[in-house]
Amino acid sequence: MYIHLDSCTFAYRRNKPPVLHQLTYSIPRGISILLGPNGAGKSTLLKLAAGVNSPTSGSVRMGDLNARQRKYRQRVAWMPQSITAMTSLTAREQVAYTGWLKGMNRSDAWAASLPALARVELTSRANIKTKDLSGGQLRRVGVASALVHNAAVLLLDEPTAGMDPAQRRVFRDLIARLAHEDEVQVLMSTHDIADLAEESDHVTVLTEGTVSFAGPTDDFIAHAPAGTPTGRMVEEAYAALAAGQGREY
Ligand SMILES: Nc1ncnc2c1ncn2[C@@H]1O[C@H](COP(=O)(O)OP(=O)(O)OP(=O)(O)O)[C@@H](O)[C@H]1O
Repeated sequence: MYIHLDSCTFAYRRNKPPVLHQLTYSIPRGISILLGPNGAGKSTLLKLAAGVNSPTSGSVRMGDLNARQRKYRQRVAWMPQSITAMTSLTAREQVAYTGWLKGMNRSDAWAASLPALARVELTSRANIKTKDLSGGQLRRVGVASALVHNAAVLLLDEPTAGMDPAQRRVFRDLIARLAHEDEVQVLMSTHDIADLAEESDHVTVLTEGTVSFAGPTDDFIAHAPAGTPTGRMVEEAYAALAAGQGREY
C-alpha cells in the first residue's frame, strides 16, 4: 500500500500563501529521497504524509485509510527535523514512550525499545538521560523512536544531519536493510545529496511547494551533463535540473 497525496494544498496560516500547492504525489516503494532548496516545503510534505498536519484541501490516504485515522498513523513513523530531548527520560525510556504513543502497550514498547536502539548502535547509551546525549546521538534516538513500532512507512526529516561519517554509514546500511529486506517504504529529506542519492531508488525534487522532478534515481542522474566525473553526478544533475527551471538552488 502506498501513501498518496491527492491535490494537497496547505498553508500554515489562513492569510498566508500556501506552502504546498495542489500537490499530487505517491511515495514510491524502496528508498526515496526528497530534495529541494530551503523553504521548498519538504518538512511540510513529510508532516502531511505523517498525518501530523492536515491539508487545507485535498486528501492524504494509504489504501482505505485516511491520514486522520489512528490506524493510518500507526503504520507510519515520522522523524521530525529537530528531536526534543525529554529531559527526565533516558534514551531507552524516550524510545519506549514513543512506541506507547503509537499504540503499543507498555511492556511491548519497553521490550522493543532496546532492539530499536541496537539498530542505530546506541545500546551503550540506553540508560543515559537524553539531555546528556550529543546532537548526533539524539538524532539516532529519533531514528530508533521511528523504528520502534515496526511501521510500514518511514518518513525521516534530514535524518543524517549532525551524524558523523561512521554513523552515516551505519544509518545508510540500516535504511537499505529496512527497505530491501523488510520492505519498509522510506522517504527522507536531505541536503546531503551526494551522500544519499546514489543509495536511493527514487528522487523527488520539491520546488516552491510543487514536485518539479520525481523518478528513478538513474533518470535523475541522467540529467548530469556529459563528461561529469562519477563522484559529482548527483550534484551536477541537481544543478542541471535547477538551471532548466531557471532557478538557483
Ligand atoms: N510552523 C510553521 N509556521 C509557519 N510557517 C512555517 C512553519 N513551518 C514552516 N513554515 C514555512 O513554510 C515554508 C516551508 O517550510 P518547510 O520547513 O516545509 O521547508 P523545507 O523544504 O523543509 O526547508 P528546509 O530545507 O530549510 O528544512 C517556509 O516558508 C517556512 O517558513
